[in-house]
Amino acid sequence: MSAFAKTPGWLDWCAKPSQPRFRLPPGAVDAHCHVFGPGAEFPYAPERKYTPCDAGKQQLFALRDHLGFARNVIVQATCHGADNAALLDALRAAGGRARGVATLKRSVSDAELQAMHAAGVRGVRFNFVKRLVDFTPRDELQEMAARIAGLGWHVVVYFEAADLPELWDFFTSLPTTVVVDHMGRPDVGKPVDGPEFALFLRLMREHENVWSKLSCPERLSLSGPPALHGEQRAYRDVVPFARCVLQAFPERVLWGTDWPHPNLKNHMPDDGLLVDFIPQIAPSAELQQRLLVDNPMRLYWPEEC
Ligand SMILES: O=C(O)c1cc(C(=O)O)oc(=O)c1
Repeated sequence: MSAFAKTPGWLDWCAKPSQPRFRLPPGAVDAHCHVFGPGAEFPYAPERKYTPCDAGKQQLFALRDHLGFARNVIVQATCHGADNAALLDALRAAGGRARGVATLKRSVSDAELQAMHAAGVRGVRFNFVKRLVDFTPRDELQEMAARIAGLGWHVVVYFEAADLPELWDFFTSLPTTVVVDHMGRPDVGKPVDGPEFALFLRLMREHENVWSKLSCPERLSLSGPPALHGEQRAYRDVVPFARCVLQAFPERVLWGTDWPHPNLKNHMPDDGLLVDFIPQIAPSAELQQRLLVDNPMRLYWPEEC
């Protein structure tokens, strides 16, 4: 029993994911996943917009091993607000096999930042998705970006495609590497060569410090089919968007499961089949190596590269 009542309609993560058919390259990194609680140990934040099921570090590490990943990048989930305790606990338990992206308040002290760095945090997440977070003034974010730049960290941004024009000046003023979550959430019902996605491609083309995660087909897809029941060609409508980014910027892309998949409404993917989605977007061994190993290692474990 969880210590918290889940948001009505909440879909729990897939308890028995299939064994992927796609063999991940040795050293592959799941560069976008979360931990939720468990709530009894790491309470969810009072300001949260949803209450999830528990999804703790041991369950994440078991999934990592089952799917064949070597490492994780754990991204602070909004249900924990700026309390990074569950994230830091997971990083410390991972034995060097996980790095983290935290959420910060401007009141964070230099000593706290140093402790986070020692635990494995290498980035801060700025979230602009209105259903997930309250507004934070841009000057506060600028101030935090300047502080973490000194630690060699980067900024991860989560926003929806329609908001990119308004966020453009802010993003392009950031002094660090900027990693975009889930390809900037394109509307895949619109053409891949249409003006909305072109703006996102332009952001990456004109700003070599901008990277993208090619993650979350299960969230972006409108017509599926979902990664369920052995489906080997899931989320076909997302494939052209991810391929386009990978082909244009193969040295600046990452991939992650997004486990435990917060806020999905119509299905919960089989994570084994989500791994089988990867060769649809990265068809060659060379692209798979960059997407899953070389790029995340360069960003999160540069001392090993
Ligand atoms: O689209 C979402 O609901 C979502 C939420 C969170 C979070 O709550 O942190 O993270 C994600 O990567 C995606």
